[in-house]
Amino acid sequence: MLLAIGLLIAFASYMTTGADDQSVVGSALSEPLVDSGAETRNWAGLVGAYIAHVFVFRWFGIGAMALPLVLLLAGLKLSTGAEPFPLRRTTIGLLFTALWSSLVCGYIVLVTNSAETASVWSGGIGYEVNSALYSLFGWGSLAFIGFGLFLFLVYFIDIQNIRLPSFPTDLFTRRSNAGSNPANVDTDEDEEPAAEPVAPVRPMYTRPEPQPAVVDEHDDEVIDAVSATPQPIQSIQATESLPTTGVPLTVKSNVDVPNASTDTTESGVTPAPTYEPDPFEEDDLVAQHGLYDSTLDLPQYQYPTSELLTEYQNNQRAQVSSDELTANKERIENTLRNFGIRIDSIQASIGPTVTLYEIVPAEGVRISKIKSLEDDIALNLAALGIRIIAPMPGMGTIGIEVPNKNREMVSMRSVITSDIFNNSKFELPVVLGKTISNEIYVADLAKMPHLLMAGATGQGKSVGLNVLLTSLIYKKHPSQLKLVLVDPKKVELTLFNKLERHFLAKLPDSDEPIITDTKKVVNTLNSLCIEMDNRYNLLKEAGCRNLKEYNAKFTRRKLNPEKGHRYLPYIVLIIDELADLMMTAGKEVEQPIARLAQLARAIGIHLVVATQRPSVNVITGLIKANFPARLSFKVTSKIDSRTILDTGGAEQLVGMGDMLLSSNSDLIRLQCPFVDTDEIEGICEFVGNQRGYDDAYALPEFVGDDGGQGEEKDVDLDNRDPMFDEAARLIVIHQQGSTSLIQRKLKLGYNRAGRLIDQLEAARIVGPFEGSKARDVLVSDLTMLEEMLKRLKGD
Ligand SMILES: Nc1ncnc2c1ncn2[C@@H]1O[C@H](COP(=O)(O)OP(=O)(O)OP(=O)(O)O)[C@@H](O)[C@H]1O
Repeated sequence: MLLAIGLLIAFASYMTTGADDQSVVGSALSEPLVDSGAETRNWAGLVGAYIAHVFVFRWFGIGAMALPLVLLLAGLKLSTGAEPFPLRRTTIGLLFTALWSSLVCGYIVLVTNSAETASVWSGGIGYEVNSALYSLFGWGSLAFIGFGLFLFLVYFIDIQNIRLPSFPTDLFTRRSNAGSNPANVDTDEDEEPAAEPVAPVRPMYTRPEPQPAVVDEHDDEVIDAVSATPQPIQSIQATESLPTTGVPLTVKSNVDVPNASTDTTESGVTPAPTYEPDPFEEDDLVAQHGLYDSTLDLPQYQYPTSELLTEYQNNQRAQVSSDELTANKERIENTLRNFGIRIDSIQASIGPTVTLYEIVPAEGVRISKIKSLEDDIALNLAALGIRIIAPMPGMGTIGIEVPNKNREMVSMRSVITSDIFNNSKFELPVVLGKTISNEIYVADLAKMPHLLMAGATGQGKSVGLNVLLTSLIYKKHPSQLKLVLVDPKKVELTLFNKLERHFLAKLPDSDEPIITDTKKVVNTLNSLCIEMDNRYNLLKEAGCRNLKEYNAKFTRRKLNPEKGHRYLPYIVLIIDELADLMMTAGKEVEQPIARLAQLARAIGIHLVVATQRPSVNVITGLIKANFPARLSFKVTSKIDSRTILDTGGAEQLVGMGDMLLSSNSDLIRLQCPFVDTDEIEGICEFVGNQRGYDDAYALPEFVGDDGGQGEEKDVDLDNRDPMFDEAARLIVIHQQGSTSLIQRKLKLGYNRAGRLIDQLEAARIVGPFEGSKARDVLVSDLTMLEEMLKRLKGD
């Protein structure tokens, strides 16, 4: 910071004293230093004059002032951690300003012919570049300079993300609302424009809160919102270009998104109509405090670096010799000829693990004939893991995949550092591997929206899960993502323990952040169902259809945290080994999994479920129907392959991360990247050693059925909560036995509200817990309730 201040003084001084100091600077090394120093007029002495001469006169002119500013900001961040402006963006902006102002000044100096007196403003760069441009284009060089600014602004402002206000509709709606029924404006509390600042990091709201005239009308619908069946989904294919290859290749991310044209939320409930606050007022609020930034929870958090991943020197590229290619081609041709199939041409594309030979059959050859000869062809080619794709989807060709003799190891580092992953704008980008044409395949877990993984033991499933987790950890800030890790095998995911205070979520009463015990798994799954219901309530109150919209609204400070609104991180539930859970708990785990899979996509809970045994009693119809994206490593039989992928092929894979991804009825062969346990350990240590939250993200409390019975007996009604009567009246008035209602209306924490509900149950005012549905209210009116309360006091 001191250096920055020194430079600022030197540069500013040079603007007036520069001309006098030029001769001193020019002869500084040939004259005695003391004499030169005495002659210098720059306020920062001879050194200041010299440095300013280089930066101002030779290079940037007045634009050089930007450099000490960058240094000042960097110094401020280094020494105090404060970042009044985002450092990276500001640096880019200032550096561009330095260059551009030099060019503009250079143009003016050139056309006014004032180089003698004014070239200190443009610096050498501005003047020389303009001289060159001017001799080439004349006044047209100004257009170049202007275009430079335009290009920069397009990049800097990120034009794709600008939200254009739809003025005509907005104005019309607002006027007609105000004109026809001014009372309408306040009937919804969704926008919640005002409250005192409460966010821990930045103040949120400062405007006084207009009081909504109506009671919360949504409460009655809350439960229906989550128990309804989901709407049909529409599928799209998002594409991303692959700058690495130089040719515009595309990678499909086979995704499902909620049907954009439907008027209902995922849960089948029409969102409440919302009152859009005056855009200008809202802008004021954002202008005052900036957009809400969840990452300020842990402002110093450093994302893991690619250096934590090992660079594997060997086998970086698949090495398939031309001999191997020709030999395989000939064998394929001969084999097909033996079966009476003539071909027109054959073409090979070399992938990391297998090479795909694409065959164009001669006219008149029936594809079904080739398909029926699949086994014979494989036998003749005598290589393990031959897969025949007849026909190749979307093309009139037949594909034969033959494993390479030397396969390529796809390192995690190579995919994490790829442009396609780094530039991915997906919400939850996961890099699944490399395709047959060596493209890196990145998918969006948020749109998948859940993933079922199978594979016989030792074929790469654990590595696959680690790859998925690593991708997410590299891309997401701890405030944006929470992981629920279920590991019945107890050893697979233990390394991730270290992420407890950053990325993990757990039940409040649980010591271990990684869940290994079946009973706890059941409780956690049910707790996630409650979290899902709570989130649907929040979304419904905010009038949003999905998590992204909700968080965007919260970021724009349109949702009041005092009303329970908060930034909602994505939750990814990983289950390593479903078979074990299904054997020990069966329906108890199947039902919450199916329920989450059915409904949770819109509120940002995504499931990744892995199993060794893809048999029908593990992957039941109920589970399978709700996991559109499925991934299979090598399995032991064709039947297993059919169970997981609905088609054969996975039994012919070659292992070690060779896999098939089925998504939206596409089947893609991928080579999973490799990540070692040492690398995972390094990443977890890197993250875990940083400052984190005080504890893991707390999931809602859940008391299991038998636990519930036990608790009921434990509840001591003589020792009732002081808010007991009030809570009872609230429940009876609303005829809805929900903890969140008590929480919201009486402004209580979840635990206290939970205890109150237990006491109300013990007093027979509400019925027993029924999964994630609200409890029955057993008292129909207030008179009856007052009687009961009196009796309780009498006791
Ligand atoms: N993507 C990959 N690239 C290269 N080798 C791999 C890859 N994935 C797995 N392997 C190799 O296969 C071995 C077994 O992988 P992994 O431990 O993931 O199997 P698994 O299916 O999880 O087995 P289990 O079910 O017994 O835990 C690894 O130790 C590694 O040597």
